Amino acid sequence: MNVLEVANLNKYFIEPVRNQVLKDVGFQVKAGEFVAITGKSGSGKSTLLYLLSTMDTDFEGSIMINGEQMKGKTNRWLAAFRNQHIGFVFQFHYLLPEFTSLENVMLPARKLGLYPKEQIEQRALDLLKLLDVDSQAAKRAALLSGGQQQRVAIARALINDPSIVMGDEPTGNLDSANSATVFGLFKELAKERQQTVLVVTHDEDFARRADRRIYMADGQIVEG
Ligand SMILES: Nc1ncnc2c1ncn2[C@@H]1O[C@H](COP(=O)(O)OP(=O)(O)OP(=O)(O)O)[C@@H](O)[C@H]1O
Repeated sequence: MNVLEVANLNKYFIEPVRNQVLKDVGFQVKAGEFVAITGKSGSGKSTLLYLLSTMDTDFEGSIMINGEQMKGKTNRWLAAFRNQHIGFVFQFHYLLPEFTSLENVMLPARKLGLYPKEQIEQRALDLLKLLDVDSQAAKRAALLSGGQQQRVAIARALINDPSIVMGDEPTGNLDSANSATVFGLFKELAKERQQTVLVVTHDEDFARRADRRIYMADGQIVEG
């Protein structure tokens, strides 16, 4: 089953001059695939990922996620869809600094409102443990190290059991040991939970070990 189907995707920026940044991009990704998106700086990787994550809605073409068309949906609809189906890990985590690690992880699930608080809390603690950061659960996010914050952010991205996990340089500010942990976790999500993982990365080692690599150049997919 295809979790993601992209067809004839074009993206333009109009400032400072009209610039076509994505050119007729098309590809499909199956459930449980672990895909690395690579390419030179400026080739359009982040632009593509922001469109796929539904955070940028200004595009031409078609983006289907879990059989739903993203084009033409309201922001409210997209926010609810995103919260349930997509986990997103940024290079810089964007945790809420005044909330504890545990509260940060629980937040998307509280918003979704499908499970009682106790159950959400247990799942959040399990995820923090999986990422080896459970000892920091009660600490305010602002007080954690960069690597710890990133691991909490990954736990937060996974709390609603999304069918797709997207990352923009998710290991960009981690040391090699933490990067290896994150890579191993993504691999496990894909293999054991059939979650699709889509990661933009400059890390050659990371890209080589993914199931599949999509290589971008000048706004087009040239390989993968
Ligand atoms: N908000 C914007 N307005 C105008 N142009 C933009 C905007 N964001 C990105 N661009 C341009 O779009 C092109 C693709 O940028 P993008 O960030 O997607 O590249 P990238 O492959 O992710 O690069 P990097 O590896 O350096 O992060 C670049 O030429 C960039 O200057």
